[in-house]
This record gives sequence, structure tokens and C-alpha cells, in this order.
Amino acid sequence: ATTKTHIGNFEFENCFMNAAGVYCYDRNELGQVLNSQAGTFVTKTATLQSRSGNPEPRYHDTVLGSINSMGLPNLGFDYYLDYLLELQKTHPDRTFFFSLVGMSTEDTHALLKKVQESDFNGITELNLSCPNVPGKPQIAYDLETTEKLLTDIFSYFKKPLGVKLPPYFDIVHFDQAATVFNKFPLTFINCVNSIGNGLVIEDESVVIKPKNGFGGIGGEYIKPTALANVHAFYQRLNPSIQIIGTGGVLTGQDAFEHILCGASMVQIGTTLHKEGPAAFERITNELKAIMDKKGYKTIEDFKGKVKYL
Ligand SMILES: C=Cc1c(C(=O)O)[nH]c(=O)[nH]c1=O
Repeated sequence: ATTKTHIGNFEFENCFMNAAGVYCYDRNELGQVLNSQAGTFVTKTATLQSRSGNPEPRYHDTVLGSINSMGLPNLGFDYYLDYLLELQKTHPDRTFFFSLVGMSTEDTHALLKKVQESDFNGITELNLSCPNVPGKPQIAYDLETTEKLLTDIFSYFKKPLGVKLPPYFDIVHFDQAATVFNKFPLTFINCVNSIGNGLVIEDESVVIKPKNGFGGIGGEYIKPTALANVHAFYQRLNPSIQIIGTGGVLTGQDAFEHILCGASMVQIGTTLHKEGPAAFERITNELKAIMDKKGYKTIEDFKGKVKYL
């Protein structure tokens, strides 16, 4: 079996990559994913200026997953663009993802105009779902603002673009959100970002410092929500808009389920943070073993084919 995939017009040798925020802060971390079994990588979400982020401790692993309120720490747009342009010369046969978002609508347009005018020839992931910047709501929970933003963006942005979405929890919201996304030539949507503003307590205390301990939840806790979002949008979106599945992937079986729900690429966050880039080889081998046992040669053989009762 092969776990290769495509997103838009780009081919990837493997359908696994990191989730933005994990193993992607600098050249060292990105280089480790580049040289792993992952098919590609996405950068830490970049803002116009570098950011130190929220006070520490701001990330905490638990038995079933993780909680984080990083606060968008990153080295700034130019750092990641320089690295991506360098890789276009040293690895011309590979395609990478550039995650970004502005701290304001104006900044978002400034960032995307810089991408449009640059030599970057990969895929841009616009983060519409950061839950951890105090005072900033998750953009994609405001569908009117999201539609206006995407309308303005597509008036000038002509390179491949996808959006990173928060989880939705209401069927009517799946309907409303899909109606908005179907209006635009999106290359993909990525479901899901962490489940915003959970709270983890150990003994008598919260476990992270920012926001009185409130933070985005990842890991085993969120797989049912992630699978539901992947499949809900798979059922509703124009087939030209592909889906990246993120959330709760610990094993090949978890990845198999994301693809059954309609994912064309699978991102790994909490598991990658806990296990390191070796997780890509383990999970890829586990998925291949499942496919071999079931007689599936490529992921297209079972993508979106989850059975109903
Ligand atoms: C980019 C900010 C995000 C962050 C963060 O930097 O706090 N954490 C997440 O779980 N998801 C995000 O989208």
C-alpha cells in the first residue's frame, strides 16, 4: 500500500504532516520534520512581527492529550518566508505549507499580499481559529466576518490557500459554514484546531499560567469532534475543496478513520509533541498495515467511504 496523497495540484509522498504549532517554531524543528517520514510540514502560524507569546508554563501534556495557551509565539513572517524560499532552492521537488494570521484584519491582508508578491510557491494555511490571544475571538466562529475577509482576500490572492478552522458543534453551523466556504476557490479547509478554552486541573491547581489556566485542548479528547468536523464538511463542500484532518491522531487506526471521514491529508500535533518526529514512521507503518490487511492500495480506495448503519 502507498500512503501518498495530493492537495490541489501538489503531490505528497506521505499523507502525514505536523499540525501548525508543533515542531515548527524554527529551522531546527522544521528541519527535523523535513527529514522525517512526514510528507511535508506547516510552519508555526506567523504574524507580521515576531511575538514572544504568553507567560510560561503555557503548554501541558496530560495522559489523554494536551492543553496550551501559547499566545502565538513566533519568529515573525520574514523568518519563515526566508526559510521557505531557501527550501525551494534546496528541495525544488517538495511543497510546504505556510501558516499565517494577522493580529488585525489589516495585518492579515498585509501578510497575504507579501505572500502573493513573493516567490513562495507552496500552500498557504490561513489560521482562522487561534483560541489563545486574549481579547481576540476565533475568527471562524463569526461567519459574517469570515465571508467578508475571504471575499477581500480572493480579490488579490491567487496562490493556493486553505483555512485552519476551529471545531463546530452544531449541525446548523456546519451548514452555514459550508455555505460560506463553498463560495470561494479554497484549496482546502483544515479541521480542527484545538478545542478552545478547556481547563485542566491537577491536585488543586490549573496547569498552565495564561488565562487562569484556560487553553486549547488536543489529543485523544478531541478525536470524535475532529472526525465529525472532517466528515460534516466532506459531506457539504464542493469536491474541489479538499479536507485536512487534524485532531486525536495517535495511531494508524486514528488516521484511517480521518481518511474514512474524507481527509486527504492528516496532521499530527499532540502525539508529535510527545513522541517526536519518529511518530510519523510509526503511524505511517500502522496505516499501511491496515490498508494491506483490507486490500486498499491507495487512500483514494477508502477516502470518505465511512459506512453508515
Ligand atoms: C496560532 C495560535 C494557536 C495557538 C497558540 O499559539 O496559542 N494554540 C492553538 O492550540 N491553536 C492556535 O491556532
